[in-house]
Amino acid sequence: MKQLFQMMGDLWFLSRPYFSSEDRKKAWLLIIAVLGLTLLMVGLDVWQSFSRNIYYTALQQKDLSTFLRGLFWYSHTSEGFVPGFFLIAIPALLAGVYATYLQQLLQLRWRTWMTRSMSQQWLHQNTAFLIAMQAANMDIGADNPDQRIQEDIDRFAADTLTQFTSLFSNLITLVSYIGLLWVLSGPLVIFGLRIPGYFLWVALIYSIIATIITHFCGRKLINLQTQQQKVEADFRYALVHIRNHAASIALTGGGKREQGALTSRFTAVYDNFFLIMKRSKWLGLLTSGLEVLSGNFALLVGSARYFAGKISFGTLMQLVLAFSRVQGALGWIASSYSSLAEWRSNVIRLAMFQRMMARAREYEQTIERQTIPDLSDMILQNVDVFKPDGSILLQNVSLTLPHGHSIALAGPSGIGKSTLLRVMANIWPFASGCIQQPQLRMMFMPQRPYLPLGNLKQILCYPLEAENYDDTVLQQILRQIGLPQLASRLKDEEVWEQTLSPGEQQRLMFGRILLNKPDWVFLDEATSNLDEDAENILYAHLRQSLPNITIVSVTHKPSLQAQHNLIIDITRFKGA
Ligand SMILES: Nc1ncnc2c1ncn2[C@@H]1O[C@H](COP(=O)(O)OP(=O)(O)OP(=O)(O)O)[C@@H](O)[C@H]1O
Repeated sequence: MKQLFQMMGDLWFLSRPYFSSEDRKKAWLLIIAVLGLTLLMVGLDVWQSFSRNIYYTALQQKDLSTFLRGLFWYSHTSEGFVPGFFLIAIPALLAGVYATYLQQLLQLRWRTWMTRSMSQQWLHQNTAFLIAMQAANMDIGADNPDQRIQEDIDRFAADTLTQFTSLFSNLITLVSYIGLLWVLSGPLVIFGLRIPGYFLWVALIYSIIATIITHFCGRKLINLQTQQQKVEADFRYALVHIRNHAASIALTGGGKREQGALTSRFTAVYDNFFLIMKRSKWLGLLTSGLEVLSGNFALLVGSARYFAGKISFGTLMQLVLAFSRVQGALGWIASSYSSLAEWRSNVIRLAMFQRMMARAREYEQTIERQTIPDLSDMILQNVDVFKPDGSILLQNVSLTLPHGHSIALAGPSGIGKSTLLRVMANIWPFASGCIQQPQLRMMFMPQRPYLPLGNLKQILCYPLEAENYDDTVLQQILRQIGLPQLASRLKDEEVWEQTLSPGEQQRLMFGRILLNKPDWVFLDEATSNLDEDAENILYAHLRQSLPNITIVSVTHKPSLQAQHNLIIDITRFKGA
């Protein structure tokens, strides 16, 4: 019961935003249309059971004209007007096709909305970075956000609609056939005790027992399905990782080692799926067995009244159909247990992801940040910097970065230079103290150049929009940063990350600075792959093109430190 409430809560949590969004009117309209068509299909099915009764009885009585009327035309019976079987089949068919079409349309709209919403949240306020940072300290799963956005959302929308319409259709079927089954089944007398509508009681008891047994047999499937989605995503991520680092793997001769790692990840996929197979086998045996049993059971029990001459052959067939519909509706949970288990595990993963994003954003910034319009320097006062696990990295950092200077932040590897830069960029959540900064444009260049997917022009302009820039300006910049050979290739789209050398990628980063024209630039070992001459030329271009710029560089290299007029060694702030 607790699990059921949890599931309802998660469903509400995930579905409410869409059904109260700007697309809500169309969404509700589509839901109503799908449910309306489902209702129509069930109604037509009940009507068809009467035409079945007519032509089966006519078959038994060898009455050809009634038989043909029952199939192709219409009849009047004590129950009223009954159209022929095929006359009902045509609208039933159309209703079925359009119910599926409209359901898929809603699924597509829902997926589109959720994908946009979740990817926006993921990229908003550095949430993707914060999740990656805090993953180790969080008690809820944080694996493979890419899979959750690409695959889980689609499955969530599809499965939720399928299960919901299926639940609705079963409820309507139950309501529609319950009365029919009650009337057709007649009473049963055992030891003088008269049980009216006994077929209905049998269906009810049968379904309750079947549901309980199936739940106990299949409940472990939910965790196994959740695990399967995780190991599949881990395996796929390993493949993408190899694709992205193919050259390095080839150079280091790591193919065999990678194969081993792939095999071990695939073994997790295999082992977990094997467990699912084993569980599903028993579950399948149970559900199929129950199905076979229920079909013949109804015929067997009902045939007693038929042979006693109390009901016609047509009524017997209608009784069997009504029993199977009522039993099918009551036993819906049991018969679709494995797809329900898959749906449940999908809902768990997606709800976790949504909560994780909310929690990452709620992370309380303990650093006080003041942007002061009249201030020209950047001032750090008593700043403490921590690692994600809470251990102290830098303690009591108090320093002033004066405007208009070139400042080199120095210190041994691993001391926390890059992390301090992240604190200044306001993306590192584990810090306290106070930072006062001027109201000027600041730009940060990470240690590893980031090249987005797209053409060279987009890469050079990133994160600005490429279409706002004239090719001739960009070509001029490419020449300034020592990449004249790329001037004619601005529109070329290839995997530039793998085509350009690390040094060329770092040159491109300088191109971005020249284009962005910030007042302050923070460079984290941005020339680590360049020779001294290239380094000097790039820094000289920067000062020449942007004479008022303040440069803050993180570097170990004495040659580069010489390019700066102020060197700040942060070793003295090393945490205890
Ligand atoms: N995302 C992270 N999660 C956990 N630890 C981290 C993370 N980022 C940095 N650290 C740790 O913080 C410490 C400082 O790292 P940082 O990159 O700031 O050092 P650095 O002085 O810039 O080193 P280098 O000169 O080698 O680039 C290291 O021990 C590193 O392992």
